[in-house]
Amino acid sequence: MRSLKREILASGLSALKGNGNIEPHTYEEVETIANDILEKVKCRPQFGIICGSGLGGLGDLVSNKEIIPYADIPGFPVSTVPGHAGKLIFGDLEGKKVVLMQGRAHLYEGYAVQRITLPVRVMKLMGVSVLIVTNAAGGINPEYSVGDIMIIKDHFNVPGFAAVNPLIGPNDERFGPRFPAASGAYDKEFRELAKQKAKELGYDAFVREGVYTCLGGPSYETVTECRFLRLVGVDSTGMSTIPEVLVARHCGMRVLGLSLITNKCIVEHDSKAFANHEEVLETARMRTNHLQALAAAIVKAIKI
Ligand SMILES: O=P(O)(O)O[C@@H]1C[C@H](O)[C@@H](CO)O1
Ligand SMILES: Nc1nc2[nH]cnc2c(=O)[nH]1
Repeated sequence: MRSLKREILASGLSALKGNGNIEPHTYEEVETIANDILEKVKCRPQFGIICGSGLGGLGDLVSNKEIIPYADIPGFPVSTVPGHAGKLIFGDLEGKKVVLMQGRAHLYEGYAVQRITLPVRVMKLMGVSVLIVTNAAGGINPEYSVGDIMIIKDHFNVPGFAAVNPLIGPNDERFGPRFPAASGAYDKEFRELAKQKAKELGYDAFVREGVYTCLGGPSYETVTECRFLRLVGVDSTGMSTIPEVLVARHCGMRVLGLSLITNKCIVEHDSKAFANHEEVLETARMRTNHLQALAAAIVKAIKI
């Protein structure tokens, strides 16, 4: 095991192997990383939470914190983007044991899709059975406003059209089946619960339910791409989440996804407005308290 750990550390990019083929981390590699982390913390998490751009403030609600920077975890992808602190926070949230990712890595940072989803498998082998994913996204649905929170009911996997899928490669049945279903990925019971909690908190006016897509980024969408996405029934667009959800579902986790609509997508040619990351982070700052309160209420109410 020791030499395996050295290997993961030394390669840094063990998801990219040899002749350009991309291979997932082996079960043993993931197990080594998970066990190594569990040796460092007392918490035994049941809930995993991934915080999107500017949404890491959720970590402030966690008590009895134990923190490990991603950079100290062999093989973990390190976020390079503003708004992604790059810390794994263990602790208590509303009476539940959680592990919270303050920031994530994205495809556009140059990581293999298997590598950006490694943390989800590590969570699984640490005992996590429920994953809550959040992201910042552009509003495609014309009825959406900046600051809306969208409960994800389905996704449209654009990178998957070009064979960018974290489940590509040899399949280890200990994680899950070769051909997992992707319909029903966003747990119906959790979605209902999220709607109920939004109502109780008085958030009805800005909580929606819709379909998320991700593109590879880092460029934001063109006008034609936005119009196309609307035609196929997409409500919000981002650059993350879907690979994580596919891996989570593959290994049997239940998933809830929340998108914060940080900007309106540009659908008019020659518009003077342009998507930009500053606006994304500004909206995240404006809505962070609401998103935190909603996520905390949901965690409190979920029974495992
Ligand atoms: O990590 P998420 O998906 O929340 O971040 C989105 C996508 C890009 O990383 C960034 C663009 O502004 O926000
Ligand atoms: N792809 C994409 N990602 C985003 N993240 C935040 N806003 C956007 C957006 O408009 N498009």
